[in-house]
Amino acid sequence: MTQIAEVIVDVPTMQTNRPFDYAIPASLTKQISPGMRVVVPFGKRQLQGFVVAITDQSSFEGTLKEIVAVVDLRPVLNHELLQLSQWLAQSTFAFWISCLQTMLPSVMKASYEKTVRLEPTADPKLATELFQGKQEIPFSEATNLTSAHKLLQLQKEQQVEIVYHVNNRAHKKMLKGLLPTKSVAECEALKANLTKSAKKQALLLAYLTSVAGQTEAIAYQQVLAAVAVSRETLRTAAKKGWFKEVAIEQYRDPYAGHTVEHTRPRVLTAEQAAAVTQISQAVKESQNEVYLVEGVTGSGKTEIYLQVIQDALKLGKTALMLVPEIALTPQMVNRVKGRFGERVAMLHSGLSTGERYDEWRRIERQEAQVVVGARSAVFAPLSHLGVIIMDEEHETSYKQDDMPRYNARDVALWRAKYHNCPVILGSATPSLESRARAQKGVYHLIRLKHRVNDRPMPEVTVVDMKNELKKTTEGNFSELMLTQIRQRLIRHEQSVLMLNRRGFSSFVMCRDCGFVLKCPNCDISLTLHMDTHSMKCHYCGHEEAIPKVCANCHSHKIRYYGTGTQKVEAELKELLPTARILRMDIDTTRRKGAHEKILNQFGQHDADILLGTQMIAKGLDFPDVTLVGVLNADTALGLPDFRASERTFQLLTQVSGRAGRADKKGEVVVQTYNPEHYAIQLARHHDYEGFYKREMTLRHQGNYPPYYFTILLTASHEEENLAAKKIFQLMNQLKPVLSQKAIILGPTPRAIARVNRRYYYQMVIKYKNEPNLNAELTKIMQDNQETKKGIQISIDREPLSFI
Ligand SMILES: Nc1ncnc2c1ncn2[C@@H]1O[C@H](COP(=O)(O)OP(=O)(O)OP(=O)(O)O)[C@@H](O)[C@H]1O
Ligand SMILES: [Zn+2]
Ligand SMILES: [Zn+2]
Repeated sequence: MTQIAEVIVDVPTMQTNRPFDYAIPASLTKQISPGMRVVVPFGKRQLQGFVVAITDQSSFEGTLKEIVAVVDLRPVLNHELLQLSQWLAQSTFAFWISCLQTMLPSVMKASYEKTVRLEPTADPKLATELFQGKQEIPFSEATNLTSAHKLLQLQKEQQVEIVYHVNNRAHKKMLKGLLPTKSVAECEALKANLTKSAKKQALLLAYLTSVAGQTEAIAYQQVLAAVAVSRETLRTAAKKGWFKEVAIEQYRDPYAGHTVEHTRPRVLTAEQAAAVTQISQAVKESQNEVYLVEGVTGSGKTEIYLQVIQDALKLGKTALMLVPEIALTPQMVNRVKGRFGERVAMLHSGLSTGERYDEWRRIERQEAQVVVGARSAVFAPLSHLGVIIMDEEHETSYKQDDMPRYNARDVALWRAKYHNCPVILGSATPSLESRARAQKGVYHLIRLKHRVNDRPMPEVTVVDMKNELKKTTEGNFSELMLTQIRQRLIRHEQSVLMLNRRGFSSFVMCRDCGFVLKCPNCDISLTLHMDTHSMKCHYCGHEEAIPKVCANCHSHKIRYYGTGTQKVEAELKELLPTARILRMDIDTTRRKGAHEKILNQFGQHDADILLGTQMIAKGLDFPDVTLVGVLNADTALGLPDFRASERTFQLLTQVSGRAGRADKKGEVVVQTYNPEHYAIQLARHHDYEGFYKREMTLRHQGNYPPYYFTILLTASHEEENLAAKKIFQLMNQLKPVLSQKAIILGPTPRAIARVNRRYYYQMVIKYKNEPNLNAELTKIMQDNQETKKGIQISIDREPLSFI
């Protein structure tokens, strides 16, 4: 009986969002299993696809096409991850293929090459003129020699065929090496036959004698380092059959050349010990429990994670630790590598695609048992999971903005259930959603109220910038802030200064007519970048020169507004000429390794001040930082987002937590125009619980999460009225299936209504229990498949941003 493979093909559209049946040719029967990638004919093309199941019957009526080739020798997705992909597609309204691809390193995505092939029936003249004697040439080469129109005509006449090839881009790095094949006696016999002048060969034979009998291949590099012979000598010797020349696969090690100091587990504080005991018990007994570890900054949460991981490893289990991308600092990496060394694999965007692929394979082959990584590492192919840890669980970067719009926290919970293992959600400022679940008893709440060794929390002073403005004309620094920084300079201590970039931009405005330069594609002002001396759109990437005259009134009184880190740095240099300043923002960290270099310099006291954006707020642990300054605490408070207060509170608490982590006392200065705002006042008192209660009351009054679930629907089109029409149509479609209790906000144009030449309209559904909603949304997805030109619909479950 023919075996049939159910295949999800590499076409992200609604029509193809289901398995297609293919016959497995007899030659491949034993080689194909679910989770493997295959090449299949699809329409006129060949595509890559994933086998999701194997059966022996098909509901398809015609003759099934056959699988062309198998890409993998072993499945790249195991049973768990295949199931997860299906759940992910359903719960996030995404295409199944997009989910499968998201779970794998990007190099494993297929790339397609288009070629032109000569048909046997073709005019012989064509063979010489266009194909120059070859049977098949790249499409681009063909179009260089003739027009695409002509090619299509030739195709119609069945003289040529246009073919798509599936390329595997994932390359392993191979090294040449030798495998010893001769015994000691054989080596000595060979040596005896050498002429006296063959000194190099004698050296090599001596070496081969020393490694005779070894069954592992030795890289040429290693041989050359050990004996004074040349590659030429090795090549000749290989030809003579003195050993076997082999290719050795080598992992690209992103941390090669870094020495990480080995660390030992610390003696735990009472609070830490209680947490580790409780969680490790759940690891041991394979209990699928969720622990919310709510610990003040510097309470030693990381040490708890490390010791639980260690307990899991002792039981032969593996561990997955997720951290936000920007917190994946070298400091964090070193802490985990320092404890578990080679057993750790890293997955984050700082790695090259090749390095990521190699780290992924180390995990898949069970050579690494601890994975540390950012959002997509939640799909790491670990088996025998003993614990999943999510540090800074409140972070918005755990939610992906593009399809599949998943939250890594939900995926972590799903996987933990599958593996019957506990989850640790850790934060000094948990999301309201998680904290509320702990309140209800769904999660276990573990609170760490004290810093390690009872170090005091830093003292926070709030400066009202409205008063400061009366004193000085311009500038970003209050008197208190400057005095405090000067004191640190005198005492040789360090300061961390943060400029909140959220809801904030530097733009160019005409002082005569108020004209602001906007992006031609998007409904947003362009941002000034001094490093490239240009104006850039942060949404579509449009870039143009800094204007010298106003495009509207031709005045020369063009001025820069807003504050960028570069401008603050310049100001600081003027105010404190002796201070050594390091700046950390998107511009200074673009190059690979730049992030690490800046932090190393700061750690070695090569600078007095670290000035940066939000990226300095998390995870840094430097003992000599005794001052944290926040230049603008409230720029995000004005955003039309019900989470604005929560974000502000979290950011202030996190950044304040960088001060006074070791023996020296820490202080924090927060500059704001809203000194009385509860988010700022409660952050000042390090009062998370107070904030939680206050904010929950407001969320209750406003019918917002966590009291309600939310869904964001967006429709976009190049023509504004079509986008608007669509969103109203969707509302009318949804209203009848919703109960009286559901609340619809909008439809409205999005806050930034036009991006990349498309207009966006949105609506938000708030609900508690709507049994028919999922089915209707799935239907909407099916009916409105995305096309490049037409209407695009997106459905975002529990969005973290509404603007
Ligand atoms: N039991 C311990 N004994 C001594 N020092 C400890 C202990 N546990 C942690 N530390 C140290 O205390 C400091 C703070 O710990 P850690 O960074 O783990 O805190 P955290 O809770 O993760 O903080 P944050 O949320 O601010 O990142 C670190 O320098 C860490 O090495
Ligand atoms: Zn733009
Ligand atoms: Zn003007």
